[in-house]
Amino acid sequence: MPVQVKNITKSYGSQKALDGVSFSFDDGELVGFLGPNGAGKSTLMRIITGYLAPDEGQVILNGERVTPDHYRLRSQIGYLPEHNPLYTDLYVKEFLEFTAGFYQLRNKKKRVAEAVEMTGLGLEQHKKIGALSKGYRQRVGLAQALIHDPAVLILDEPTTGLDPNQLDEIRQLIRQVSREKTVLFSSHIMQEVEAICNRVIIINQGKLITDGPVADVKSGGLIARQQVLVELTTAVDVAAWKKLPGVGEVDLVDERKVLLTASDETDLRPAIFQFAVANKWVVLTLQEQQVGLEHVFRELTQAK
Ligand SMILES: Nc1ncnc2c1ncn2[C@@H]1O[C@H](COP(=O)(O)OP(=O)(O)OP(=O)(O)O)[C@@H](O)[C@H]1O
Repeated sequence: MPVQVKNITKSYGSQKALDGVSFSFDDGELVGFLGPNGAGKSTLMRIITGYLAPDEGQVILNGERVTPDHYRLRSQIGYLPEHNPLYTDLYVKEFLEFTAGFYQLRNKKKRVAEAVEMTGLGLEQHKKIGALSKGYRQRVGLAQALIHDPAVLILDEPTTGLDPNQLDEIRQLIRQVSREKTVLFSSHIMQEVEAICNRVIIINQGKLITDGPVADVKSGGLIARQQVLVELTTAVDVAAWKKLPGVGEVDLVDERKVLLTASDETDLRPAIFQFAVANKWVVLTLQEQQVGLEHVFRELTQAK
């Protein structure tokens, strides 16, 4: 189901949390919504789901405007909030039945069984939510977001705080769900978005910074800057490398390894090699690095 976010602005008192944010996403898209802490991700997600009204702008879902009291339209959206507020004293199945009742679903039992099946909660459904691990609680959160079979799923930082195994399971679950639904999921961890999504939207300080396929954002003009890993047989002299023309950033990886980022689009490798020879440093490795989304993210969101 297509979703259009049009020129959304929202302030809390004198603080502007969102400033004219616009983008849209279409049927079957799995979009990563990336931004540092406080960028405005949760605020925008609450507005998309209709929990919060914007000061300006509108969200259009399948041609209709989302408002807090448009319940029929809002029931097309499933939402997993950031601090997944589960009732820890309820049993998993009991909680899902309660959620299904909230949506006044006619085929309640069937939907609960399907949500349990879809999120792999079969063995846990008779346990109390309070007794579950964080990964399984997130599954319960996903199950409640899916219970009414919404067309659009909004997941606010669903992978935060999970251990590597749980992380992998939840990622797989999100990918699986996205085959049938439009999914927008937020994170402040770039690797998460890189691992799951094809498209990324980056916001910072309430403003949209970039929007596009992950591969394009990684190789876009702004960040088409080479990174070269240099390994020497002796300790790295950071101050010396900073003086090499064409070098922007110098990051010490360990005592003998340094990561150099070009300040423009030139190929640094010939100059690095000659510089090392001139300084009588023996080069063991000189390797061009794949620029990760993390580097792009830092570049785009750091204070200018
Ligand atoms: N209820 C509120 N009252 C006042 N300020 C708020 C409120 N909710 C959010 N803010 C402020 O609005 C800005 C955006 O917050 P928001 O929670 O939307 O960001 P976020 O990108 O989701 O951050 P995080 O990754 O830390 O969850 C922040 O500066 C935050 O302090």
